[in-house]
Amino acid sequence: MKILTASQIREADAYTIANEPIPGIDLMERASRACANWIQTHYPPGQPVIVFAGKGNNGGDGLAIARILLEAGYRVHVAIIQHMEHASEDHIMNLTRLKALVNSPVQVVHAVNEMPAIPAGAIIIDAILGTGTNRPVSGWLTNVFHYINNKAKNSTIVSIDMPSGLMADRSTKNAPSVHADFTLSFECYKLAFMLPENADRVGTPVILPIGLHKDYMQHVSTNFHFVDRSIIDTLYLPRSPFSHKGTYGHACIIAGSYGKMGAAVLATRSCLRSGAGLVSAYVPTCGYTILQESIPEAMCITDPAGEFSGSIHDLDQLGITFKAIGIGPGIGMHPSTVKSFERWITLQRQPVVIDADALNIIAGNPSLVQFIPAHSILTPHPKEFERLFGKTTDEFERLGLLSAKAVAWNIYILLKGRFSAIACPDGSIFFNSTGNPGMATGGSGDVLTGILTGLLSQGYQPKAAVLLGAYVHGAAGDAASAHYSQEAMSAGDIIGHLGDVFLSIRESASTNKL
Ligand SMILES: NC(=O)C1=CN([C@@H]2O[C@H](COP(=O)(O)OP(=O)(O)OC[C@H]3O[C@@H](n4cnc5c(N)ncnc54)[C@H](O)[C@@H]3O)[C@@H](O)[C@H]2O)[C@@H](O)CC1
Ligand SMILES: Nc1ncnc2c1ncn2[C@@H]1O[C@H](COP(=O)(O)OP(=O)(O)O)[C@@H](O)[C@H]1O
Ligand SMILES: [K+]
Repeated sequence: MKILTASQIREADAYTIANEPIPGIDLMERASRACANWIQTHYPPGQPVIVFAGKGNNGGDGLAIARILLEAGYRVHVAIIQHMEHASEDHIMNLTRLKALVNSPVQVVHAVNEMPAIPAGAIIIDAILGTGTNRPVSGWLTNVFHYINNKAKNSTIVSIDMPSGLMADRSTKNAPSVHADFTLSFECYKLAFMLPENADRVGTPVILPIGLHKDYMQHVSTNFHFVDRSIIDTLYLPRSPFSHKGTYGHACIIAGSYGKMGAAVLATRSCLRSGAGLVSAYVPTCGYTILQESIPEAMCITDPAGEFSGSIHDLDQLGITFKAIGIGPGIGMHPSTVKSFERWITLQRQPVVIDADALNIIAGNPSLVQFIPAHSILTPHPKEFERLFGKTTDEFERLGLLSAKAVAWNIYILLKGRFSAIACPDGSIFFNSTGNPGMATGGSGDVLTGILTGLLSQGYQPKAAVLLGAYVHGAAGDAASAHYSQEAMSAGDIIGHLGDVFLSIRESASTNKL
């Protein structure tokens, strides 16, 4: 699914109005009915509803929602927030329609002391500002937001399209906004929803299709995408009936050190469970028994260094052709490991997966960057990202930096998080849609390294591997949390549920082909 900017959404509205064709007021009615339906599905008519409406089209939505809910038997109070002098045409039209209803109470609020009381258990509809927000909110509107956020303790805030005050494409980190429980947004996710800095403002985003014109949506060009199932199903490569283990490549996981052999076990096991033909774990000698006993399906190559890996650079001397290599989980920062990695990276000619301590080694010696093979995949978490690329003032700036580095180095960078951001060498960024807070537990990232290496090994191109790998990793985490709970699940449980996810992708990919 494409993620559009506020101005592209305005264009999409205008294109739909002109080419469907449909009058703007009817498109607004469609959007408002979608919101009202959602509210009616989730909350019974007994609950009081308070609608805060601005003077633009977002407010127009609010007024239409108020009318639809009133007609459906809800008790609705409407407060129009006088944040500007002139109302939009469709706002005025909807105000007229609302006032035509018997007993429809409409209050105009000019100052915060005129705000209506919010009864406990109310459904608060926030339709003050939407995608038309073009500057950070200041002045008395700040107090209005403060009032709503404070009074809403025992109530539910449902924001329409955007939490009021939030801008779709720019940071509003330091500006006031409504803090929604749910944001009912039209047609597509907004960039602001993807960023952790807005997590407690957006609440749970719900995307409601409102039938914006297909031609516009298909042809509009954007650098931002939300990875949903429709993208994933096109990436999946079914295995050929005549294939053999040689078809799916020999993968190598370079991981582990004394006290961190779990990282090697998790990455190796997830690599095996992601379809590699053969998997070798390259570990220090202290990990030999652990590896062989815990994963009999994997081969084990030991580095003579003992508790750490000091001879990684000699890997090529073994005479094995690895189709894919994943390096980093738990390798530690022992000076001889650092030295050995620094030599190893200069010898690589095909894309590799680089994670964890391997990223920290690069951060400590930025001149290594030039040796990272084109189209390699780097998987930093936010701290590792900061060590590699430095601090940024907000997360929009961080996204810009992420994309610039992926382009400059001709690599894929997966910045981990709720919606992991995958920056591609062509400047595009894909946000992964799967995963849950149960995955915020040690070892989850090691599992991802194994999955990515396994996919590369069996012939997925790096872009397909990173998009599919991130999706599968999160979806297996979701399946694990459904089974064990977010609290009780561990990283190993993600691996345990990879099978369910591959089965389901395989099924929907083959159904789509019928
Ligand atoms: N036909 C359409 O264009 C549709 C529009 N829709 C709704 O229309 C919304 C966009 O409407 P508008 O473009 O009228 O914009 P908004 O309703 O978001 O904002 C209205 C006006 O508020 C003012 N404003 C901006 N930032 C402000 C600030 N910080 N403090 C105070 N005032 C500020 C601006 O003059 C802006 O035009 C969408 O979010 C969506 O809810 C939907 O009904 C779908 C159809
Ligand atoms: N709240 C969350 N929602 C979705 N995914 C998450 C969440 N927290 C963590 N994850 C995922 O779990 C993984 C954690 O990786 P990382 O921080 O490297 O863990 P570790 O170093 O312990 O292996 C990442 O892929 C991340 O996207
Ligand atoms: K809003």
